[in-house]
Amino acid sequence: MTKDFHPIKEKKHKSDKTKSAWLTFFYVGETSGEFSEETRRVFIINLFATVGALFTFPLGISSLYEGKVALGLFLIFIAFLYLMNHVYLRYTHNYTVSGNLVIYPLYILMVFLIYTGGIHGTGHVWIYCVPAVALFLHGMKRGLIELGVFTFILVMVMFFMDSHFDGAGYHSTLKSRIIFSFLVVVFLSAIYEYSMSRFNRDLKETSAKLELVAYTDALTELLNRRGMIQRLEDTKASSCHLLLADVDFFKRINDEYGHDVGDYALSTLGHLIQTALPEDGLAARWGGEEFLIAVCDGTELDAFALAESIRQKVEGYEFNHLDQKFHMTLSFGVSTMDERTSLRESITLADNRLYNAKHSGRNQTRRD
Ligand SMILES: Nc1nc2c(ncn2[C@@H]2O[C@H](COP(=O)(O)OP(=O)(O)OP(=O)(O)O)[C@@H](O)[C@H]2O)c(=O)[nH]1
Repeated sequence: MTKDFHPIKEKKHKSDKTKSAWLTFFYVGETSGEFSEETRRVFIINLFATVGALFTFPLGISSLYEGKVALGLFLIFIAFLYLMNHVYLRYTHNYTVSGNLVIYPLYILMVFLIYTGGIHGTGHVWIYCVPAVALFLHGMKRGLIELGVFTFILVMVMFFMDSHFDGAGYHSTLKSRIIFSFLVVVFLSAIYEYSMSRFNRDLKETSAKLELVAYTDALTELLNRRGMIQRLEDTKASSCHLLLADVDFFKRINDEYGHDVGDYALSTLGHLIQTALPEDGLAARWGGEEFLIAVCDGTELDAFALAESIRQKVEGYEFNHLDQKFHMTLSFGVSTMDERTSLRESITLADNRLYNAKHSGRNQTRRD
């Protein structure tokens, strides 16, 4: 049988591959995982450095042709520095140092261009790229302080030093217009940076809330099944004991007292379980009236003892809601997840043992 061939799928797969190759370059290897703050910073700093290198290198060569040796060598040096920055980021992911390696050479280059005029007195046209880079790399407070110092240096160089402006035949108003227009760009970039950082903060808060909702059971406030699976999959412990508990004859509670009392019983049960756990224990509502408890490391005997203590605690507890008083019992199946038994296998084992507990008369813990 021949393999199916879908030209559209094939094309999409190809474009995904190309996309991931160039993204890998800019993410400096960080293609997997989520789009974290670190990844975003590494990505953008790398883009800044790449754009910087792509502009400074040809401009450096052209400056050498124009006979501006110092400027040409300076630009080529910065292109080389930005290229090295990519290598540095790739191996360290230290975006703080890397960001400094982008912005400080940029400040120096701009002062140099303002002082010398660059090619044919056009050096000042480049200063407008500084505010966005400074504010992104160093944030509002530090970015604005640096830009204030930078503006002060520009004023000193333009108005109080023997810069190229004086001999270039420009109109006298040009210098003040450059400073004013630069301040306008600083102001606009600051507004943009402020709105972006607020947006990012709100987004982080919302996603933290959504994550909490996605991994929590609303009735008992314990983890839900998805939350428990994620925590167990992420655990660094070499072994975890799973205690699967099921309420005995819970249907009778609903039938006798009503669904609201049944809900109260489940949420109280969640609280009883949670307060009986050791510090690093986890509890989840696994299904309707089923709870899964996980305790990592420790011995199987400790896990069995914990199941028994919870079972006895629930057995001795008097549930009391809307003038209805009643007792409930739990049956437990206990298993261990370790390097020999996967999470899925150990849940099946705990489930089988819970089944054995139910069929041996309920209100008991089984580990076989
Ligand atoms: N009030 C309430 N009842 C629930 C909830 N989720 C599941 N149930 C009830 O839990 C009961 C489970 O019944 P069964 O699976 O027959 O088990 P059981 O009566 O506990 O009997 P055994 O497990 O065999 O001891 C059903 O009546 C479900 O409606 C819930 O969120 N609230």
